[in-house]
Amino acid sequence: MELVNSLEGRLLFAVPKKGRLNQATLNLLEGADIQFRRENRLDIALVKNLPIALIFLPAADIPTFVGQGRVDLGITGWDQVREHDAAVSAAAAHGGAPAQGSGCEMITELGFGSCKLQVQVPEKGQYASSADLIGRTVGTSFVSLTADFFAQLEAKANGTAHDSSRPQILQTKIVELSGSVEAACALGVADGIVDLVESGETMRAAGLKAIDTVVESTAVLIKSRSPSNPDLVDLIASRIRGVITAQRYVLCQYNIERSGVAAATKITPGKRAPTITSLDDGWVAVSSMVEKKKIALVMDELTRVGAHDILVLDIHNTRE
Ligand SMILES: Nc1ncnc2c1ncn2[C@@H]1O[C@H](COP(=O)(O)OP(=O)(O)OP(=O)(O)O)[C@@H](O)[C@H]1O
Ligand SMILES: O=P(O)(O)OC[C@H]1O[C@H](OP(=O)(O)OP(=O)(O)O)[C@H](O)[C@@H]1O
Repeated sequence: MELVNSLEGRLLFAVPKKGRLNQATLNLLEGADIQFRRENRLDIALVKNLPIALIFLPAADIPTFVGQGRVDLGITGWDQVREHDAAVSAAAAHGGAPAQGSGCEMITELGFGSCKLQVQVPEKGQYASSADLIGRTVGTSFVSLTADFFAQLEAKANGTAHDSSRPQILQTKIVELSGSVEAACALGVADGIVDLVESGETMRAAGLKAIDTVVESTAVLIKSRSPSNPDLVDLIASRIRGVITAQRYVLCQYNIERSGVAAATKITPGKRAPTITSLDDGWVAVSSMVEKKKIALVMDELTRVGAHDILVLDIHNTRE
């Protein structure tokens, strides 16, 4: 109770308590210098150096807390935000509160947790496209997005217009499963599934293949429509963007004759612009941010246009 009272005046920030997004999120918080100590089994942690409290929640519940404005900021998967949106629309279509979007606003993508929500069927089965599953049974944890996806397919197949603001009466049966969804086809619970795929290993191990994509997802930073402290939200967003940039880029430095600068800076245009410093004898030193995943090719090309003393340095942190 005492801890709950000490939330007063603090920005509430929801983070995934377990699962695929947990560790990368904790790394991001550390990079943004958000310092906290989480007591064993407690789902609330007060941040020591900022007026923030972290709330540890399942990734799937974070859009609900943020969407209702109970929590100001959150990190979760874009798939979860879209599922929440679809659930809010479906509830509104069934006469619930009017749908005004889920109430979550995306601030930025976070560069981890990339995966696709895909329609999957047995590899050697009779289904070749999602439309072949109309009227069949589909297992998923993403019931609202899946219902919406099949409502659109059915409308197309029937030559009618899809209207998500009206209650959907589906020919396809959607069965809600909370995990290990890939087992559903082999065990006869479903004809096809809608589940997340990253490497495809789980899907292939279960003898399934992907035939359609419902949503492409990545981890995102989201905020409620009216956060309690918008300035602090902006500060956290700016720190997190800085950490992501530092993770994505390296700093590339090299020397080149002035006559070669135009060609070289075409190869390393920088995030905004390269820094060029004059040296003796008509040479210049260039310093430029380059995407980590492109650096080997960039170094090959720089060598080809006459760059020397090429150095690549890690970036610890950045701020725009
Ligand atoms: N294989 C994956 N690769 C990358 N990101 C993933 C993968 N699986 C899930 N995610 C992302 O992580 C989010 C949370 O998924 P995860 O399976 O870790 O949930 P969880 O909170 O542990 O719940 P549960 O274990 O009950 O399914 C997903 O919504 C998705 O955005
Ligand atoms: O394409 P892959 O790289 O194999 O990843 C996909 C798997 O990862 C997720 O599950 P997770 O392992 O998080 O466990 P869960 O099934 O309990 O949610 C997802 O639900 C898939 O099962």
